[in-house]
Amino acid sequence: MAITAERLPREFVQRLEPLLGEEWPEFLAALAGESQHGLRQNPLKIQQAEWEKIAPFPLERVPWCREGYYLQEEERPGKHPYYHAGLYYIQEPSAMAPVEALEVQPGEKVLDLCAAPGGKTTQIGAKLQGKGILVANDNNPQRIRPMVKYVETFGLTNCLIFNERPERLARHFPGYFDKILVDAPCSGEGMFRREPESMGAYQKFGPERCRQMQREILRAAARMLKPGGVMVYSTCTFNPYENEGTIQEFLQEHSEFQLEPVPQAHLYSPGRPDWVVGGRPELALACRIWPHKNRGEGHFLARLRKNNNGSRLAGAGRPGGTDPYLAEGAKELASWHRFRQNYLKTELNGRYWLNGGTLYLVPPELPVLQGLKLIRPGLTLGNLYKGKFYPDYALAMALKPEQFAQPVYFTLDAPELRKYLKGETLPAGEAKGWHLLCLDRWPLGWALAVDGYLKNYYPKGWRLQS
Ligand SMILES: C[S@@+](CC[C@H](N)C(=O)[O-])C[C@H]1O[C@@H](n2cnc3c(N)ncnc32)[C@H](O)[C@@H]1O
Repeated sequence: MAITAERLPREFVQRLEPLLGEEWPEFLAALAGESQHGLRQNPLKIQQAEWEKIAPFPLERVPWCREGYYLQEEERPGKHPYYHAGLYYIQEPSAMAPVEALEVQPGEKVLDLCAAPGGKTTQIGAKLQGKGILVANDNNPQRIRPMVKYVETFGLTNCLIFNERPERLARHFPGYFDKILVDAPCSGEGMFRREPESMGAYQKFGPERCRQMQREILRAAARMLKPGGVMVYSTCTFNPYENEGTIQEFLQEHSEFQLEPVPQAHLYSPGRPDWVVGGRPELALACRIWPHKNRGEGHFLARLRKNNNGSRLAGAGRPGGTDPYLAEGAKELASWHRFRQNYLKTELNGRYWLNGGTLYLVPPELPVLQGLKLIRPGLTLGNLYKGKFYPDYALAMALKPEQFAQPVYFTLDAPELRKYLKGETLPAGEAKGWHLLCLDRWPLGWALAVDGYLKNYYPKGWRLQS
């Protein structure tokens, strides 16, 4: 049902109509129109030129994100096998802007502080190209579950996932990160067109409560950024109180930070210093995405740099704790090493961490961490059980077929492909041992040949239903 002025929350109309003035009818008309849909292609899996040749949907590029495309509303990208192969992430086009503004470079240490369900995490991970460290955190455990899956499907090997309060993370990571994204919880006014039901929650969690959360999250983020580092703050709300207002307050409290121009600012509208009391002129360096001016839902982004003068806080970059890593020759690793020798045709770089029977490969540069709620300390290799090693879905998605001894290739039209994605057993003939099942040259998951059958190890929660 189209959004009309009558359906909008009263306080929202009362605040925004006078601010927008003569633009208000245009804004309302845009809200009554169709919301924008999109996907972001995964450069870790496929080059863009090839993607554009094989893409099963008509695609039109998003101007502010190289890998971003608009999609028609009627498309069902979540059901396509390419989605299962991690070739793209389904993302609203405006939501692609904040990571572009962060200008992530391979090898950097990056924190995505409010990360679930992981859209921007996959975007940052793709930009890191497997080099450096990506720490993704969210304080909501339910929202973290899909994030783990997206991180794994995208093939990210250097991503750690925490379920922590930002102030607790800050105690362990003072001055550690080159870049930080704060995609803050907000009143979500920018999503009214796309998710009209969110107008209900708007009444419950008003701007005041959101502002308080934003303040606390930004304070913690400021402590974790290196001198000279860059932080991007973003929301999906129009409310100046949570946008320019939050940034104004942050700058008053943190004289070591300055606003910087947002890259590609010409594509967006400027921030509005005149919409907050005593607003500093440089708030105009922040950017707004308006649905009546851009093809995207409402968004706000600001890019901040911490100056170089401040000394690092004590202990920066070296969070403490006892070393939990296993030595290469540890007896617990015997079944993993057998698997590796039998099947893997590539070297994996990192340190081993065994936790509750699950074996992880942790990025080599990661400091020792203890006392934090760590959901995924790196790449999940698999499970050790009764002297055997069972490879994890994450490992499958991080490999290329030629890096595994027994790949099985399906084409897009092969009936076995859908059977595998539905979790069905397939005939194996004489084959034995672990197989990496792939769609063309993109892994999908594992199967184990037992007594003439391929036992299906495609994760239960992600199987095709029909
Ligand atoms: C706008 S959403 C993030 C969307 C995500 N960045 C993405 O691109 O998929 C804001 C997130 O902040 C989380 N959040 C709320 N309060 C938080 C806090 N104090 N610390 C960390 N995360 C928080 C929420 O659980 C929610 O997942």
